[in-house]
Amino acid sequence: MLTMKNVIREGHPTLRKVAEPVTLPLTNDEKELAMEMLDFLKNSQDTDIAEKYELRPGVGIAAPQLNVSKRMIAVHVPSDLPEDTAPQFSDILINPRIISHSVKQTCLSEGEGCLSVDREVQGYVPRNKRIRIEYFDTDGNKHNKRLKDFPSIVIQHEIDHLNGIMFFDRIDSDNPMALPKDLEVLGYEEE
Ligand SMILES: CC(C)(C)[C@H](NC(=O)Nc1cc(F)cc(F)c1)C(=O)N(CC(=O)NO)CC1CCCC1
Ligand SMILES: [Zn+2]
Repeated sequence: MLTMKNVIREGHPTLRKVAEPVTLPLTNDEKELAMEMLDFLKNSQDTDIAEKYELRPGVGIAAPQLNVSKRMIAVHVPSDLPEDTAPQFSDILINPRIISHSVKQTCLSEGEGCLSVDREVQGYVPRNKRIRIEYFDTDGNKHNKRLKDFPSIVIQHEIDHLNGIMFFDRIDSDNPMALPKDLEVLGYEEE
């Protein structure tokens, strides 16, 4: 199973590479890795497993973070509602592409972190509030989905990793708490 020791950290050159598109159909190894990535996220959100293996509670991970420079990401975003066990979004995305997005921007009220960054970085990370994505699943089927708010932020964060972009690249270093106009701050406490 994947643990934090498989996750490469800030400073590793692979995090700054543009990852290669995956050729379909996936090889068995690529399918295996993709499923391990999703399992890592599920494990990391299971209190007992996360504690036992010291996993940070992950909602998304990109293959480059495992030193595999391929355009594959896994996303597992739990439901906002505690009584609801079904995740808001859970899938493995092969060659994901943002095909359109809203003018409106959003950002998390508490900023962002990253499984590959072992430090706090203050500042808002402006992202598109809504995106339409196209991607392939591990069986090679094409999907086209519209996402907004937190799931949209997670996927944009992961697709950035496929292009060698880290979340802090998007923070305005002159004024980290600057809120671009037309941006709506998204807090866990707010809807
Ligand atoms: C960096 C880390 C803090 C581990 C972050 N976790 C996270 O947001 N967990 C979380 C949030 C919830 F709302 C509910 C829940 F169950 C767990 C994360 O996985 N990522 C993904 C990452 O680093 N991918 O490379 C960072 C997030 C920042 C904004 C989007 C993803
Ligand atoms: Zn990250």
